[in-house]
Amino acid sequence: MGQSIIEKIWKQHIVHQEEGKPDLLYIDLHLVHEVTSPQAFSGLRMKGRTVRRPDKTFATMDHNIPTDNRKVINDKIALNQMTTLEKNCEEFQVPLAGIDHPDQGIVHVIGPELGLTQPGMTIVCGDSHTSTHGAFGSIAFGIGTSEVEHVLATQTIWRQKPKTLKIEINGKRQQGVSAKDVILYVLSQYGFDFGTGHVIEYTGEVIAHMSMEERMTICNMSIEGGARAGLVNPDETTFSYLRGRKYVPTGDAFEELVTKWRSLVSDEDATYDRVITIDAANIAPMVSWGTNPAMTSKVTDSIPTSSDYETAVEKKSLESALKYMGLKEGQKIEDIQIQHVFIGSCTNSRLEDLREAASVIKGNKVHPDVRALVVPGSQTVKSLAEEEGLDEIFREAGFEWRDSGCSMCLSMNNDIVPSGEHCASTSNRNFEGRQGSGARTHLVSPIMAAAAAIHGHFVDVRKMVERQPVR
Ligand SMILES: CC(C)[C@H](C(=O)O)[C@@H](O)C(=O)O
Ligand code: SF4
Repeated sequence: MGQSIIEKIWKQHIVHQEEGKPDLLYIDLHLVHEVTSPQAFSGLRMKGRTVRRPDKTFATMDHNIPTDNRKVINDKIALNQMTTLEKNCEEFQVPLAGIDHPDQGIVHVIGPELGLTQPGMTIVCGDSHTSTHGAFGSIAFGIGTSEVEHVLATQTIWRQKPKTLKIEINGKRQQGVSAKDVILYVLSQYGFDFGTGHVIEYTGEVIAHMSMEERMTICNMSIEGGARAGLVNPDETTFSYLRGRKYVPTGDAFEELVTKWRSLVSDEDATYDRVITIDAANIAPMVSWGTNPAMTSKVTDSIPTSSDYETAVEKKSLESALKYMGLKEGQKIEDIQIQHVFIGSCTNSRLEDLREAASVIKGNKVHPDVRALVVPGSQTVKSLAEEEGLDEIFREAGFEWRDSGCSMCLSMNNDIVPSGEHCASTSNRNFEGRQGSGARTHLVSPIMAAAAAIHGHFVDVRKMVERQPVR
């Protein structure tokens, strides 16, 4: 019987297996950031242990890092986490792309960019959006701080074998429908917990035609559907993205790797615990209006009403989400006014995202009631964007152009949305208080965020890209 890529990678990494217990898995790449690593390193120190494979470990700082002025860090906790990471990496000889390093960036942006992320790997990080790396055909998942210590010490982790879920997205996307809309659509249809216990394999014509950047956006948000991870089979798009990257072998060694990577692809007759099929023609630009990413509708729709839901629990959660968001049942999505725009985060801050947003922004001005920020996902993205003049397009329109970091994705730094104000954000979470206490987040694609920045409210970007092709 055929096997899926998920089963193949899992099997190849089992170090120890016992009936009725989780498997002990070997980890190929351990990514580390400043927020979830301090206790893990302290634990090692207390037990007199070392990092078993510093060569398979890579650290950066992203969550706390200031994006306006690298030199000014007022928050004591932030500063402490950053200096602690520097000390820990030095003591345990872990490579670090620190605050002034040209490779610094959001951990899930730099892993792929540097070619650390490769097909067939098991990848962990003390961060839930580690699922992003699955875009390369790897099993990549977030772990807790005590597990970070375990991986540092042993290069292994205990994990129950996941169930498998195939999501097949067929047909063709309309112009103006981004990868972000595809994943928001999936969440809006199947809820915030449909993936529980599963690793998702994304397939179908739409995924096959996507760039690596787009696949990363999709895999990034697998976790918002409760899945353990999400991945895409590696193909020519994957191999050409990786060729020549900093940590990818060159010459014959690369060709040998490609041969190995090809053998990982899911067999035609592989079976799955569950299969979902989606027709891309049904997907429109999406906007979240609630307090979890599944509370999302098409930009042309209205916010649901209580009568759209069956259970008392659902009705109650609609009510409390709308109370927090300051919105009304049945209100048109296009009538939601916004005061902030954030283009950034590990979901949508790569070069392609910035290019697309810039193509909508070009020649326009940010609405006078809106404060708009572009935060590149890495310093490399920043400098590549500057080489193309994207920074000029954003600046001329009235956007702030920042250094890389998690920034306004979560309120762990200076970039905060004030209470009661609405933000069109290209990030992945819209939980209460996520972008600041009382802040109201709307998850959208980069081109939808760009369009909202110009108009001061949500608009159907399809009307704009018809005139101005995105790519
Ligand atoms: C701070 C970190 C642990 C957290 C995560 O695990 O995802 C953050 O990155 C987030 O996006 O909420
Ligand atoms: S950008 Fe946001 S989602 Fe991604 S790692 Fe940072 S805080 Fe988490």
